[in-house]
Amino acid sequence: MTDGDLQLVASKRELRSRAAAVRDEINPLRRGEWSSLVCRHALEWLEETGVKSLMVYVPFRSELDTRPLIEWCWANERKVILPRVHADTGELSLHRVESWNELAQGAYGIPEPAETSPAIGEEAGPLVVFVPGLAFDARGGRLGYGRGYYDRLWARFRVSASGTPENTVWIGLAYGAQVLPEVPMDVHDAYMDMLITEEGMLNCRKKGD
Ligand SMILES: Nc1nc2c(c(=O)[nH]1)N(C=O)[C@@H](CNc1ccc(C(=O)N[C@@H](CCC(=O)O)C(=O)O)cc1)CN2
Ligand SMILES: Nc1ncnc2c1ncn2[C@@H]1O[C@H](COP(=O)(O)OP(=O)(O)OP(=O)(O)O)[C@@H](O)[C@H]1O
Repeated sequence: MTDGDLQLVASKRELRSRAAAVRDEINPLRRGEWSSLVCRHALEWLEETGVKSLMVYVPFRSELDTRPLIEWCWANERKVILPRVHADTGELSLHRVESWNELAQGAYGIPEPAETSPAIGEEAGPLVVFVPGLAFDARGGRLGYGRGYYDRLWARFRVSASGTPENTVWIGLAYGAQVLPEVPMDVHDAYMDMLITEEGMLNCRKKGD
């Protein structure tokens, strides 16, 4: 690693712990209200754009709560795809899920599709990916927990031959307090196309940039 790489790792690590503390300190009632607002913005956007298939995360720790959005999707004929962590390879597999009963506690204690759930291929993958994070910036920069899972998924979607990935819209979901002036980014890091906070939607970049 170069000095620059080491500096980036150190600045990400420091920011990660500060950002986690900021998120943990948001009052849980507020977190619930803001999560509902974010889910409402997200589902209005899904209705406007007519998107029928989306990938989303199930929250853990103090993350923005996506459960209202997931339930709305199940009630409105949207296909919900959830990731399953493969800690040995650093990859996420994608699985269609139709009820909470299909989930089991996975790596890191996150509820995930059970081991028996069949994985879907990238070509059948979602056109929209809702992404968790510790911090984001207005360029679409993102800081996660430091294992690169979403960065690898983003890279996989970009190189896949099917054509779907180019059209995939990556949307960070966050509380407004998680949007910072600038998040440090390295060459692997996934950029979001949009962010949704309780304040509304933010367009980060035009496709083809
Ligand atoms: N709800 C949710 N699901 C998700 C993610 C996420 O951020 N949120 N991920 C997004 O990528 C993946 C899981 N990534 C994770 C990566 C690290 C840790 C973790 O506990 N890290 C330690 C740090 C030390 C270590 O690296 O072991 C920690 O935070 O204490 C948890 C989840 C896939 N599923
Ligand atoms: N496309 C990739 N291929 C291989 N390794 C990658 C790729 N993207 C990221 N990594 C590696 O993953 C590790 C973690 O990256 P980073 O600190 O950016 O994680 P993060 O985005 O915060 O985490 P997460 O996505 O798990 O929430 C780094 O060592 C990085 O080199």
